[in-house]
Amino acid sequence: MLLPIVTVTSPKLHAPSRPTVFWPFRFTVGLCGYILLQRIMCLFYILPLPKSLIVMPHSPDILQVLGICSCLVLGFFLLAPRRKPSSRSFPPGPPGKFLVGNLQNLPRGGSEWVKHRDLARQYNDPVFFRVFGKPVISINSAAVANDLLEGKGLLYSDRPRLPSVKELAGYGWNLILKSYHEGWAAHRKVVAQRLHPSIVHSQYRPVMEQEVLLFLKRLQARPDNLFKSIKLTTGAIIVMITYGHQVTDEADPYIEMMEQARAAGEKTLGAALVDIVPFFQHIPTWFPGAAFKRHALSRRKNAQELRAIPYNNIKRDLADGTAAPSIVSALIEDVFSGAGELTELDIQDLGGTFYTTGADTTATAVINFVLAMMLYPDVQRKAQDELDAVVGRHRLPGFGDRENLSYIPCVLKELLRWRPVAPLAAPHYTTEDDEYNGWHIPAHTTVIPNIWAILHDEETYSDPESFIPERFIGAAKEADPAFVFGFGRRVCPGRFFADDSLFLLVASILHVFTISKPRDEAGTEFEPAVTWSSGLVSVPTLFPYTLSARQTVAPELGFM
Ligand code: HEM
Repeated sequence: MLLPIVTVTSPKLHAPSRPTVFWPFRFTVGLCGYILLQRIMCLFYILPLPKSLIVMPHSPDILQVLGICSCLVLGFFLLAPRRKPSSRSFPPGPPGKFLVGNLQNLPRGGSEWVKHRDLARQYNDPVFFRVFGKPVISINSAAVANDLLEGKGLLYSDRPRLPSVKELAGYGWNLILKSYHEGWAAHRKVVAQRLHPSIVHSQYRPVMEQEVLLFLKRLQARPDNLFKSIKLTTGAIIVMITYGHQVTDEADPYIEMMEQARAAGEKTLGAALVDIVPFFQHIPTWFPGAAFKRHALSRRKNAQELRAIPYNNIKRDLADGTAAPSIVSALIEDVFSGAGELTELDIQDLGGTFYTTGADTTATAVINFVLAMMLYPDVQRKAQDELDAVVGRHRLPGFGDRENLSYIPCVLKELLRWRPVAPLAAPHYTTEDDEYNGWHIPAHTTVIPNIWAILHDEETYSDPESFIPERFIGAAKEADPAFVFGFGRRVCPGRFFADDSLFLLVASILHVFTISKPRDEAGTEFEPAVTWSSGLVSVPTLFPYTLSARQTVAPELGFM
């Protein structure tokens, strides 16, 4: 029998410092108060008995109107969340409008990370917004991120409710979206264990090596299919380690389901109006302006299938004795042997988490790498020279070479800094009131960490828009871009895995191919215009490129 999930959490994390009462409920209590009052007054013949409980009286009665209004207002304010009286003010931010607050000021519509940074320059860091009464802050500097997201990680590491992707689209099972009270700690523990560096090195590196070899072969045959090959490779690696399923081509159903899940996260998390005012999720789908709800609901089938189908396949293969080793098969076996504390549903959720968070991020980083090499040919040449010197021309680079390379690791750091894959991370959420630098930050504040702004701060990184791996070498070297993987208790558990697969892909591409700018019909090189999408993972628009095998490439490399 599968055991129920055990959630390891601190009571401090769960208990909000002040009760929050849903506003329609507060109005309803006010209304009930009025009806009660009216009934009591009727007993004393003060007011005539109305025809129905809440219908206004037939003749305008100023007492009735005043009574109902004051009871509604009383109900609303008496049950409003009470905050610790604070002599201090909120952090600075743009002035809000009546009722909607800063709805118009909250960056939207592309390059939100630049707009947040500009607001921080104008006001200060953090920037405070209030949208329909809900507090939101953005953090745009390493200093504030260190103080709040790292230093007070316990308080700043929950997730907001995010009804657009969780309640409506049905992805609430994904670890990256889970709130503390949704079993986050137990799932996080399993994910961190399965992505521990020792497991990555011993169990997943062979899978990476095998898939990268297939990638090079595919690229040799179809150099025009670079981007699809990259996505296929990162997808195949994660599918193999999660489910033990060998992906062979782009039409593989596992890859198709993954692609649909990616599309669900293509809007900036927390920016949808329904994420700020969750009540909007209840509007009927036929209502004008409910397109967001219809769109989100259309994703539910995929959210359900991408956990259930691979899971059921593995259960079937385990029963037949044909299951390949994988994270999910190991978790199922643990449970059946009585060693695990997870339910079948937990295992489905965990499989879906690896599957959806592991591939897209790494693929996007490799596509950004292609662009960087095209725009900075000197960097590419220097990296290739280093590989030639350390690896030689008669074999492919491997993990064993890494300790002898000094420039390539800097190329990887600069790649993640230059175009952070998740520029606004995933939104964090405060569990308690906090005071910072004399400002009051309320409990239940949505926190937007601006990774891009931190990694493009001129005070830390000289000429931040340029791709300069040398900034990480020598006596005056600049800070490592560690925040690219997020903050505090939510820091990316897949960072060791990502680091390894990125290294192997980047080193292999550099060793075998040269990337250069595309040519127009007249044969002249040109620089393609590229923009990056919003969303949890910021993906570049696909761009033309030239990919040529290095003239010195040796046939002994083994994939020709
Ligand atoms: C270049 C590659 C990657 C980058 C830049 C990246 C970045 C991030 C960021 C910024 C977050 C949010 C952290 C926060 O909220 O503070 C995150 C969360 C997460 N990442 Fe990654 N990631 C990468 C690859 C991976 C891989 C390969 C996996 C799995 C195999 C993975 C699994 C996760 C999971 C499960 C979470 C949610 C953690 C939680 O909410 O507790 N990531 N990642």
